[in-house]
Amino acid sequence: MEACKPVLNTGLRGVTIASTKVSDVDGAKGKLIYRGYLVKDLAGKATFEEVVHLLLFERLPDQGELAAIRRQIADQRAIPAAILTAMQGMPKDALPMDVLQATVPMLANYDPDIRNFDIDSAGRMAIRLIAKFPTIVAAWDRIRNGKAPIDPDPALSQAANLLHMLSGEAPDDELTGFMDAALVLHAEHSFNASTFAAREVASTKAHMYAAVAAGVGSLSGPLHGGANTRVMQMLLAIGDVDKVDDYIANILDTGGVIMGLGHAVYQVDDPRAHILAPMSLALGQRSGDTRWYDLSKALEVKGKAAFKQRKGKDIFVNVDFYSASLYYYMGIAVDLFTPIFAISRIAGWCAHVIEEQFGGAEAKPTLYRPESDYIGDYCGPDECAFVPLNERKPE
Ligand SMILES: CC(=O)SCCNC(=O)CCNC(=O)[C@H](O)C(C)(C)COP(=O)(O)OP(=O)(O)OC[C@H]1O[C@@H](n2cnc3c(N)ncnc32)[C@H](O)[C@@H]1OP(=O)(O)O
Ligand SMILES: O=C([O-])CC(=O)C(=O)O
Repeated sequence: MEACKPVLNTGLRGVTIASTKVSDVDGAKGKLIYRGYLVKDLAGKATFEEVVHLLLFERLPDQGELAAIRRQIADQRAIPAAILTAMQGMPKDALPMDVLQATVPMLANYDPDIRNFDIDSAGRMAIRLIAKFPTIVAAWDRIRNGKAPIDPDPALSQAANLLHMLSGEAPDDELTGFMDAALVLHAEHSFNASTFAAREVASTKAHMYAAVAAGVGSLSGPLHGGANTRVMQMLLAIGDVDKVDDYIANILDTGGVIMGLGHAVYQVDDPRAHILAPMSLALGQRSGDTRWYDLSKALEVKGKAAFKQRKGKDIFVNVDFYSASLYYYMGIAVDLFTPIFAISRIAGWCAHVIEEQFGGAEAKPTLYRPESDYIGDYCGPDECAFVPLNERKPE
């Protein structure tokens, strides 16, 4: 082994690896921009379908274009009966993100554009995936609970239809508006882990579904999109504002992390958290029980203070912190929070796959291929001499 070789552990932090026109995250100022627009100006004002158009087709739609994309999405929501049958055969305790990921290559088998490699085909594949993700997630929730899946309703928006397929009830305007804003807020976030995973796969010229399946897998992790489910599990485990101090002390004493705090890019609060928090409070007030919002707020304030005291630096809330109680107040199962993130982020993944494969940003070498630094063994100054199996001695 080489003596005293420094171990590289950059994790690509602060390394700019490609140009993009899809979005910008200003970590110092706490700004998130989708194709030139601040996300705080989009959430609650533009619908998720408008944002899908913005991300995929590079501008906000006019009324005719919006009607067209809404119709295209609504027309593509149904999933093949064979996929529903396959889902019915899955273990009822399967993780919903695994079920979602497993259906992505199955859907590829039914996509008439799957063998085409051009920007128009990619756009159509994107619309089909965006349309079908809510149907899969809602169908799985119904199937695992022994209920029949609810057919998508083409008259409803993406947000309203999702809530309808989950609960079987028509959501009111407030619930639909909050879900719509949450979908807008989660749709895109530059080169986050799951988008990078999708772009890395796309850079090999693999198809849209292969790239998206990688994105789903990456998003499922507790340090990424999987954090929203863990935030709610944490709130449920704490249960009471009086227990917040003990919880924080125990987590920090044992080297754990407070889910929903911290971010690889933001050095201030995540701007999305400031839009999600009031929605959580409003639904708490509407339900007559603000406990989950109050608990979140106490955990945020006390968690930030305890972190500062121990580490001598600040920590901030991220998008997963208040989306948890918001979705809980909507009556959504805790382990569906991350699939709901995916139902939104699919828009960003697809926009990045299209950019990666068909340009729109500055040219870069085709596929991603970073270097690694070998710090494993050699046998003395040279490579190890191969020993045949029958001559190897037990260690
Ligand atoms: C959609 C999204 O993906 S948003 C992120 C969702 N993930 C979470 O909420 C999980 C909790 N948060 C975390 O694990 C981290 O903050 C991450 C992974 C998101 C970002 O981490 P990093 O940028 O790598 O932070 P970094 O490793 O530099 O952390 C610095 C220090 O703060 C600590 N720290 C970071 N986040 C937290 C946290 N939430 N709670 C307690 N300590 C934390 C680290 O343990 C580290 O301590 P050390 O210096 O003593 O080793
Ligand atoms: O950008 C990141 O690292 C994680 C994040 O907030 C997101 O994907 O929305």
